[in-house]
Amino acid sequence: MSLPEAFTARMKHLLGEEEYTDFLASYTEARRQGLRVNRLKLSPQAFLKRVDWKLESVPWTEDGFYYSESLRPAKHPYYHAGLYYIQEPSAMSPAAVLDACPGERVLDLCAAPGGKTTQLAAAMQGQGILVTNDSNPNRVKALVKNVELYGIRNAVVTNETPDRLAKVFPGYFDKILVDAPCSGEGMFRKEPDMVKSWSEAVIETCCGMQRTILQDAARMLRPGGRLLYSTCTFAPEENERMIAEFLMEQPDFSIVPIPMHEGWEQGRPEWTQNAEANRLVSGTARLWPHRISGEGHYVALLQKAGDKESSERDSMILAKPVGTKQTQEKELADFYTFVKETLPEWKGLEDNGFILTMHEDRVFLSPQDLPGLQSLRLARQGWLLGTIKKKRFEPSQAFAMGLKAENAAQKVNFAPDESDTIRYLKGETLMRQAEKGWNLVCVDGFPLGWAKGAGGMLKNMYPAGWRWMDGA
Ligand SMILES: C[S@@+](CC[C@H](N)C(=O)[O-])C[C@H]1O[C@@H](n2cnc3c(N)ncnc32)[C@H](O)[C@@H]1O
Repeated sequence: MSLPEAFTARMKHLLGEEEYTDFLASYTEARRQGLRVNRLKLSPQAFLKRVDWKLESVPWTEDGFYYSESLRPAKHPYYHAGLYYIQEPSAMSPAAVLDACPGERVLDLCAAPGGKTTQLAAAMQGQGILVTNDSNPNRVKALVKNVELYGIRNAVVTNETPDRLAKVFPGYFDKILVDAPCSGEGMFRKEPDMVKSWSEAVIETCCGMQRTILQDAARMLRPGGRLLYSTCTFAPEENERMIAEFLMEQPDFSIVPIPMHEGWEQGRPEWTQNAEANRLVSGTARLWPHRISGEGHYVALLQKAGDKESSERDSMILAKPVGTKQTQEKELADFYTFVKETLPEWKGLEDNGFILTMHEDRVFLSPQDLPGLQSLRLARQGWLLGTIKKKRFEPSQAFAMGLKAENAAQKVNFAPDESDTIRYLKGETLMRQAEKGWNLVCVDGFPLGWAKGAGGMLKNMYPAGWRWMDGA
C-alpha cells in the first residue's frame, strides 16, 4: 500500500525509528475481520452452538469474534435475521468501554451507519432510551436500516446537528458516545480510499468539527454522566490534544482511566502540548495495528462532576412523547385487531416505558420520558410498528425484526439451508401451504419478515431494499 509521504514522516517522527518499523510492517499484513453477536437476539454462547464457523474471541468484548476471510458471513440467512453485525474488531472497543446499561438514557451522537448503536442497544437490552443521531441525511438511512435489522425497539433516530440536539436535551443523558468524524488514518488498511483523501489540512478540519461536537455533547450530559470520545485516527491533534484541550475548557470533566487489554497502550501524554493535561491523558487508550489484531483507534472516557440526584433533568418538562399528534384509539382499531389476531402473546403494549404514537399514517411504539422533539428532524420516533393504509394496518419490517417467533400466532419457519429461505429473502412468492393472513417468517426461530398466506401460497412482504443480492 502506498502511503502519503507527509503521513509516514509524521508517524516516524511520533513513533521513533524502531516502533515506526513495526507500525509500517503492519500494512503488509492482512487485516482481521470481525463480527459481533446481537445479544438482543441471542447470547454469544448460544450463537456459537448454532454455527460451526471458525471464530476466535475479540479480547475486549465478549460478543465479538474474528472470522476468516473465506467465511462471508453477510451471505448467510442469519445475517438477514440480524443475529450479528459485521464490525472491524477495534471499532468494538468504544461501546464496550462506555458500558451502557438497561434503563439508561444514552446518546450516540455520530452514529451512522450504526455499528456502535447496535452494540449500545444490545447492552441496554431494550430498556431505557437510546437516541441515535447523524448529521448526514444519506448516512442516516443506513443507520435506520441497521436499527431495524438488529431489532432495536427503544431507539429514536435523529438527523441533526449536535447544537440543535443540545437545545432539546440539556443535561439529559447518562451516557454519550462521540465516535467523531476524523481523518481516518487508522482505517487505511481497511478502506484504502481514505489514503487518497488524507492530508494535514483534513486533520485540521476534523479538529474543528470534533471541538464543536464535544462541546455540544458536554451540554447534553447529566452531572455524573459519562462521555466516550473515540476516533479511528493516529493524529495526536485529534486525540490526546483534543481531549487535553477539552479538559482545560471544561473543568467539571475528568478522565476515567480505561482498563487496559493486552496490546492496548495508554494515551501518549508527551504528544499533548499542555503540561497540565499531560498526566491526565495517560488514562485514555490507543489501539495500534502493530500491537493488537485490529485497526487503529483512540478511546477516551470522561466523567462530568456531580451526581444524578443533583441533576435537574428529571424536572425538565417532559412533553407528550415526540410531539406529533397523540394516538387516537379510533384510528388504531385495525392495529389492535392485528395485534389480537396475529400477536396474541406479545406484551409490548403493556410496557410502561413505552407509549403508542402516530406520525401521519405511521404507528410507533416510542420511549416515554422524552422531551418534545417537534423541532428536530426525526428519522424514527421509536419502534416503527407499521402503517395504517385505508383503515388497514400493515405491519412494518421493523416490527417483524423486533419480535420473537413465539409472539406470533402464525409463522413459517425455514432452515438456513432450505431453498425457500433464499427465495424468500429474494422477494419471491413461495408456493407453500400456510395459515391465511399475516405470517411471521423465521429462520431457525428468528424473524426475517412478513408474508401473507393465501390459497397454497405465501405472498412475500420482504421489503425491496432489504433483498438478497446474488454475487454481492
Ligand atoms: C466515524 S463515523 C461514525 C461511525 C459509527 N459510529 C459506527 O459505529 O458505525 C462519523 C460519523 O459522524 C458523522 N458526522 C460528521 N459530522 C457530524 C456532526 N457535526 N454531528 C453529527 N455527526 C456528524 C458522519 O456523517 C459519520 O457518519
